[in-house]
Amino acid sequence: MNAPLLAVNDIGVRFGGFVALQGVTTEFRPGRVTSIIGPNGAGKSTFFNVLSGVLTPSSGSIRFKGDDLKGTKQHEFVHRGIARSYQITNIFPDLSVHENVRVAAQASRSRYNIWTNRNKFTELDAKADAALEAVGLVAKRDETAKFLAHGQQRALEIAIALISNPEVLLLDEPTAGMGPEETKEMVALLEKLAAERTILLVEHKMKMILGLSDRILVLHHGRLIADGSPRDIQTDPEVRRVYLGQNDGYA
Ligand SMILES: Nc1ncnc2c1ncn2[C@@H]1O[C@H](COP(=O)(O)OP(=O)(O)OP(=O)(O)O)[C@@H](O)[C@H]1O
Repeated sequence: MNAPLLAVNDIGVRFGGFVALQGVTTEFRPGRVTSIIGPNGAGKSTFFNVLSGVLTPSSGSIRFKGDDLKGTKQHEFVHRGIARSYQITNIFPDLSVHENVRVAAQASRSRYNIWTNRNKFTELDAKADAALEAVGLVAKRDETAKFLAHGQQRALEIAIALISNPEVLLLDEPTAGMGPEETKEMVALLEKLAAERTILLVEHKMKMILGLSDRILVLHHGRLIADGSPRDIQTDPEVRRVYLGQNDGYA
């Protein structure tokens, strides 16, 4: 069995007196699609924020390849190989598709300055094109980002997250707002990306989750209530109880 890439132990997050996560212990091994599900307000985004360095947990530890990351800034998470996309489309609408990714490539260079020579710019262009290639957007390279279809904008966000060549890619509801056709295309993209990196997803679309995931974690009221294969999760009595009556196609 591979050693864990990312491991959290007894994570707790408080917002004032409110407990958003409590006693969450788990680990993520390389090369799998793991989905995090749970009813609204279960703590999924909070957990994602902890895993990607956006939020320092109130208690517990987080380790990447054995190194303690607690209190580490988010850009250091990216530098080490953990990148994420957000629930809300997060691109520059008036820049071209290529420019959006190129800006990210430029920002990820730790020693970028105005004297950077022409070769370096070519290198950034190539890096941006490789990321667009990975998400199937090369043909749209010169289009203004705001004119892309919604699904293509989400793919562009993933290209931006890929710029740092992350080992762990966290995607917060990558199919939010998509119809069946765009969802199918996103699933195909995620399957392709999963061949080369570890993917963690937060999603609400249950059928998609069950088909795509190797492993599913279930949060409820900030606690991890189940962790297993899609088959395990579907038959877990506690999970069924939590989802009972929810009109999300789970049952
Ligand atoms: N910055 C914050 N300050 C106070 N409470 C917060 C903050 N962020 C999240 N919460 C609360 O923590 C709980 C968990 O929120 P979180 O966004 O992690 O849930 P979620 O499972 O992602 O929900 P959804 O499926 O609706 O996106 C919610 O009750 C939310 O109101």
